[in-house]
Amino acid sequence: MRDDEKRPWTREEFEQKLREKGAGYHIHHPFNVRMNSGQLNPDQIRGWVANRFYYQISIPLKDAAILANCPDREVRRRWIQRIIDHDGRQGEEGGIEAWIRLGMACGLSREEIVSLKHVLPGVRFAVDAYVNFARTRPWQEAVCASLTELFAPQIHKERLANWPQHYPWIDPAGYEYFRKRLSEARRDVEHGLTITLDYFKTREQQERALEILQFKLDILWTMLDAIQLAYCK
Ligand SMILES: O=C(O)c1cc(C(=O)O)c2c(n1)C(=O)C(=O)c1cc(C(=O)O)[nH]c1-2
Repeated sequence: MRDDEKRPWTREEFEQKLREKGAGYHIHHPFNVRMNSGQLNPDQIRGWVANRFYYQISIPLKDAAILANCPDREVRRRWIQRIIDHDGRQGEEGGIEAWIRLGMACGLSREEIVSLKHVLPGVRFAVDAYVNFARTRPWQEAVCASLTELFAPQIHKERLANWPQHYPWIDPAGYEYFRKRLSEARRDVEHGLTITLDYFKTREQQERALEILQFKLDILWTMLDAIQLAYCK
């Protein structure tokens, strides 16, 4: 191998490599493409929302695992906001409640959503793999895995732009979750990106970071594979 092949990427090059991973984001999954172009029926939309709820309730467990593994007080002070964003607190509903309201706006009942009875085995396995990764790997690796959020604002934006016209039967009050995530994801990803660019220094480590991001992309992709198989006959 030539020497320059082993040279660490500069911060800018490394960030660019991470961003290029967006080509494999679930925004390009056939199920998401159908969902976003108005081709799904109400049962299919409800199936997606009910299954994604399992991801929503697992994100704070994942973030709590990062906190539990992180000895850096300054990082914890910022990271803890993610748990509050999803769990909410007195007077602020939080993302999990907003997701339940999205489900209700789509015609699911609260009981049906929180019972997890629609959650498919493939979705459960994929989401659990993310939580287990955060529990067992160094906290900086779990931070790196969260960087799919680099690509999330675009997917939320597309839903806000397209769903009201494609799915007039959904109560628009349900879209608050997507609106909230636009700003939260931008703030989160800035912090996660700084930690990742600081921690993965050698070329080998940087390549490992790309593999971690791919692992997370695969989790999101696999969830939609399972959902598509179950709801698109
Ligand atoms: O709707 C989506 O497509 C989507 C994707 C992702 C993501 O890329 O992981 C997240 C979210 N939404 C999201 O709402 C969210 O709160 C979130 C947290 C995280 C994370 O890894 O910590 N990803 C995502």
